[in-house]
Amino acid sequence: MRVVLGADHGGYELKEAIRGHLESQGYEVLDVGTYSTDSVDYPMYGFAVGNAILKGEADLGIAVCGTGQGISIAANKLPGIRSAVCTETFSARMAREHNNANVLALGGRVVGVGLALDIVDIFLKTEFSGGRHERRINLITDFELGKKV
Ligand SMILES: O=C(CO)[C@H](O)[C@H](O)COP(=O)(O)O
Repeated sequence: MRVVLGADHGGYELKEAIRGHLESQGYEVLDVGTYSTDSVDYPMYGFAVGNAILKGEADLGIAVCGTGQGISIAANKLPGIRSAVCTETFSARMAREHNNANVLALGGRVVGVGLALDIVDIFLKTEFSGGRHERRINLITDFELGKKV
């Protein structure tokens, strides 16, 4: 599986920990920055994570800022991106099973590294369950495509 990672300065250290964790498990990782703790603007990294998925360069994405909120809001502006902020593992599992989320957003100032890596593992290993959830995701997709819902 190919995973795109992006973060602002508030998420940089957690992104680095996630990158090492994923590479040690054999994931193909695309790191779209940022590459230091210098202050940057989180929307650019949310867009970069989402665009990598939309361009087919990655299967799933992980976006990290201080809280996970801003970078997730930015990623969700891209039609086809479903980003979910998770602070515990149950939501990460449901974000994949029910919402077919393709971006996991994390807060580097919210969750510790150990919990964050558990959230990441569950998010990446859980499949979308389809069925009734497919119909609901299709309503979101139709809305994005400008169809009357
Ligand atoms: O969490 C974030 C957005 O949701 C950002 O990481 C946070 O707002 C950056 O703040 P600062 O410029 O004070 O480091």
